[in-house]
Amino acid sequence: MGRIGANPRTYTANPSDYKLLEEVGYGASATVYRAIYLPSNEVVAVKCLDLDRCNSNLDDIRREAQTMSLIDHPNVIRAYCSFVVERNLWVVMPFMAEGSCLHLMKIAYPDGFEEAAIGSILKETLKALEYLHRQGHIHRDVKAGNILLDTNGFVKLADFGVSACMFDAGDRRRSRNTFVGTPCWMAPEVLQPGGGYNSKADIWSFGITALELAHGHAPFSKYPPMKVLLMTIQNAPPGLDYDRDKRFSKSFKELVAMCLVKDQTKRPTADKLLKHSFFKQAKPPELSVKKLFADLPPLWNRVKALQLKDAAQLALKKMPSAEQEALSQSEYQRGVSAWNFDVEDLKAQASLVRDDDDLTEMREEDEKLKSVVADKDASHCQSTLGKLNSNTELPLGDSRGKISDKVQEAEYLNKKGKVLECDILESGCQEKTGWKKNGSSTEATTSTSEKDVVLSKVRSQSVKSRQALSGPLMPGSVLNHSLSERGRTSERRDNDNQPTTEMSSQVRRTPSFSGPLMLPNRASANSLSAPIKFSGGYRDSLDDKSKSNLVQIKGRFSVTSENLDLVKDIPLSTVPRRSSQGSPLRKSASVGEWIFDSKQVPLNQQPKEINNSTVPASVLMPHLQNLFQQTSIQQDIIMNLLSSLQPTEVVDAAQNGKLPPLPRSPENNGSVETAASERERLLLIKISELQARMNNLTDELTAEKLKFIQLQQQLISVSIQEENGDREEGVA
Ligand SMILES: Nc1ncnc2c1ncn2[C@@H]1O[C@H](COP(=O)(O)OP(=O)(O)OP(=O)(O)O)[C@@H](O)[C@H]1O
Repeated sequence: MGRIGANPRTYTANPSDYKLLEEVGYGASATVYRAIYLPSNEVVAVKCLDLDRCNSNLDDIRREAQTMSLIDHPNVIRAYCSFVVERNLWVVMPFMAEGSCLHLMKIAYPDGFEEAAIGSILKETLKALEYLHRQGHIHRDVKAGNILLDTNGFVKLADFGVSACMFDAGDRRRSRNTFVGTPCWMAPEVLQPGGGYNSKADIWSFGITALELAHGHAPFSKYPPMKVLLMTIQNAPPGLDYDRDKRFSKSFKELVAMCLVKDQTKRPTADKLLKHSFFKQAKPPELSVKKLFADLPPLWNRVKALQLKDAAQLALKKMPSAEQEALSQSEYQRGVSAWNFDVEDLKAQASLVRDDDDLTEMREEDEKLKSVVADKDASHCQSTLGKLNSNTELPLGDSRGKISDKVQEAEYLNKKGKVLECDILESGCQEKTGWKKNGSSTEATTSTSEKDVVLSKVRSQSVKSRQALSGPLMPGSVLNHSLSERGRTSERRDNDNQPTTEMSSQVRRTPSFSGPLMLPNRASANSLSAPIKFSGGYRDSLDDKSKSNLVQIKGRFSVTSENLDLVKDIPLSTVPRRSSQGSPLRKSASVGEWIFDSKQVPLNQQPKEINNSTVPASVLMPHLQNLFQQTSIQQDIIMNLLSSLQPTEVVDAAQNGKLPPLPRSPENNGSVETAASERERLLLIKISELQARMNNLTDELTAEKLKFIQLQQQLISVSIQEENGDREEGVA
């Protein structure tokens, strides 16, 4: 690949010319190091992309390199050169000493920046976007994590990891089912295949980034990705709130609202946005941005603190029972990762979608963690570390460690409960002396060497030995580093006696376990409960058909005119529909399983008196109510499952014996779709029967209620009469 661009200073494509120092960032597919370019003694950043983990093939990478080679703008980070080292692509860039806006917020501004700083950062970012769009590129991953700052407060947009020329496919999909991007920041049109998208998708992401800088996190960032996708498509666009965001000006609110318009044609271009009044008052970054990190410790210490915090969060999730779920969740909440996700993953994930109640639980869990962490004092932390060092040596530090994938690592971590506990404690120490900028406390805790050892052991993973990549990424720059070359590199490092001696030949993986979203096999990809047919979202050709019939979006499910035809004779309007939030049901992690609220009485446990017609209404009523509720719940389940089924799945399920055989009428001639519709029709008839039963029960219930009221009235009048009688006797 070699040299990129027309940088006057030349950089060799030889890894031994670079001395990797501290880790300063990590993302879905890369770890970034501060490094010294030895021939000129210059500080640079080296981004080590793990080719195994990044979804890209060599063509994508070649395209990325070509894209980068065309970049020449002060607000866009450029790559000096790039080359392949083992299973990694090294990209040499200018070192941005203050890291990303995301890191800065996470460590010191959890509630976001002040408006003046936001204005400067956004303006510089917008200049970068305007340039890229003018060149025919879509960035596709605009977010605070990709806005880098240097010591002067200068702003550069980074990461072309998923960028590509807009004149190619014009479509984010790599294959029919696979998308690339970061859900929180993704525009609705990107999530809805078919329509295509253009540079306006970056304007949406820019609007989300504005909210991220204002609040410290992107909207919906606490939700699991499936929910984010649906919320982006179905909900009104997020924005700055009149009440909650009083601290922000009207023009800022207006700018955000202009970017976050669902109709991409109504979004302004970057060029037009730059002329917005909000940017007229923006100060130069050296005035408004530089002061943000005036008192903060060096970037690498901040990054280390964040990693410890992540490790503690993962530990809390008690792997491996929910190991990958926790990992994904943690990854997601940090908002660092670019996501490579596909429909099958999403289907699996759909079975894990939590409702708001569950999110509250999650938040409570987080709170619990904080209090656990806060309760541990520094000395306890230290002593545990000591214990750990003597008792629980991990075999992970070796570059040829045996643990070779993240799941194994997770399991391993779980077995070594002490290690995890220690991570929590460490995090506690760290949190106690964090750098949250509240005016006074900006003191940094320097990580102890023990911490370094623990952290690196927890994270360390050997990169599989492999053949060199299959050829040059750019003409004339073939780099096939032989073992002897690598040996020289590590030898040199050993001699340097640096704390990061492993780094060159072995690119460490971070504890983030980021990367493609792979969820546990708790739900099969063919899950009946997977909401495949949501409005927009991922549809294949079969779904496109139903899209044209879309009539109504109901929660996770869409109602199409086809459905309506089937049910037009059934008075569904009388069926009480329940929102998932109001429902006493919770969707369990496993497919199609629903958990009833513990307060519910199962039907088969109803008391015998229920069949006795002489039972008083007061006894009968709760049971009838219960019955009523459960019947409507069952209706809901059936309707939801019906809505989420794809015709092919119904057929498959029927053939596998999971459902009764599908009836095949002469007209449908065995056609899959008609058979499925027939099956739906039968199920709907069942529903109407259930509904009729329910109506009868409701009538009975009402009659019983009336009787009960009459009896009560009689009772009252009798007792009044008795009282009157007593009084008269007394008088006499
Ligand atoms: N040139 C640089 N100087 C200093 N820090 C950097 C530099 N480039 C990247 N970083 C840091 O490393 C982090 C990860 O880098 P980057 O976003 O390029 O990786 P990635 O794997 O493509 O991430 P993702 O795809 O999750 O956005 C950034 O968020 C930033 O904090």
